[in-house]
Amino acid sequence: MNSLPVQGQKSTNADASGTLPPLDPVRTRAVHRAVGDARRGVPVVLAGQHPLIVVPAETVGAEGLHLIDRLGSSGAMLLLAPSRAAAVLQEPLDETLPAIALGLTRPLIDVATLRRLADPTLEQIMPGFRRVAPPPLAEAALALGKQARLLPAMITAPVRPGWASLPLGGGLLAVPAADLLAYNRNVAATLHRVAEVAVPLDDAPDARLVAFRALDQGIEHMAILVGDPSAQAAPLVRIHSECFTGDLLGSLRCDCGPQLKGAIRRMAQEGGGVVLYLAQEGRGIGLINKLRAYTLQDRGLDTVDANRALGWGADERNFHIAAAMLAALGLDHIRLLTNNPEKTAGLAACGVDVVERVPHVIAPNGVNDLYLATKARRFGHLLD
Ligand SMILES: Nc1nc2c(ncn2[C@@H]2O[C@H](COP(=O)(O)OP(=O)(O)OP(=O)(O)O)[C@@H](O)[C@H]2O)c(=O)[nH]1
Ligand SMILES: [Zn+2]
Repeated sequence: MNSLPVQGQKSTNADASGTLPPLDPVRTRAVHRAVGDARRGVPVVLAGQHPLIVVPAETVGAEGLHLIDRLGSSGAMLLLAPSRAAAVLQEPLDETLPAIALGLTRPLIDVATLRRLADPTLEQIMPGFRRVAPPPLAEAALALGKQARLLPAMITAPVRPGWASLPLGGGLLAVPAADLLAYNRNVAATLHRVAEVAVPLDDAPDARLVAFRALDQGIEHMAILVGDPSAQAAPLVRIHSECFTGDLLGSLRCDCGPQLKGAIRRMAQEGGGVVLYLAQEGRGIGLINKLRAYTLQDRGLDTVDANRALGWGADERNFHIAAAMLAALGLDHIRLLTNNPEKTAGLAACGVDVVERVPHVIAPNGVNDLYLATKARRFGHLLD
């Protein structure tokens, strides 16, 4: 496979020269399989100090609960992000903690109740819970839920020693917890070009698409090349996170559709530019979670608090992907079309030289006024 070096990344895995070592294919495969198992509700074992057996509350079924019960030693827990746990426990919690653990007693509570505990959009019933000390690998457990684009709410227990040789342990996967935490950075290093073709667009008849794939869930990221960006010292670049509702359906809840079309038009007028169309829907939380966040927004939360109520951060995008794509396209210096200063900072932290921020303001449409005002107030979007 033709992997790209990722320039300028700072990584805990990096050697002294700042380049990433090649990914260990066996360990990388274990992460991918763990994500797949999590989405199917199959428990996995997180390897490391004090290994855990873990399964997402959103996908677990009776069989998964049975495995936790039989292969876990005592002390099953529900792990939640502090922002979600605060609502369950109905007390303020320190949001900088990696996870909050709630003790589960045997017999383990039913699947429907676990889903309600994970998902604030469902009818809430809050049985009394006691907080217990989270295990050392709790953060990696929540990271697995996030990599699977599920709600970060995980049922877990310390796994019994010798679990792999027990009849029920056969076929369960062990994945190093550290690899789950390092994954966002590592996956960008596996990006490779898979296709390139002309796709004439309404507003840019000479546009070309370059498709990239990483070694993750098969998600594809697109570069839309307008004109000849390489002819410019610092071409206009738009980093656009996919928005099924806005880009495709024309949803009025956001400004994504007009921003996408507007960026392409503007690049065509300038004679060149690149839109990176990233498969990071909902600022990286996934489409289903974005729809849940909309439900919470309809109940009065703003876009930031809705993400947090689900247990996600306000912006969970992986800018290493964009940096790796720009490096592959040979774009070292760019002018970034955005109103979001955090995007500029996020790219710069990944080694991209953003020589100028170019505003990309879209007028409110009567439905998204509050959303746009919230982006200005809470993300510091510049509306100049
Ligand atoms: N979680 C969440 N995501 C949203 C919401 N509204 C839109 N999005 C997502 O936000 C992303 C759009 O953000 P962008 O336009 O790339 O960037 P931005 O951070 O708003 O900054 P700009 O570059 O100024 O547009 C898309 O992935 C949308 O799906 C929302 O209410 N909640
Ligand atoms: Zn949108």
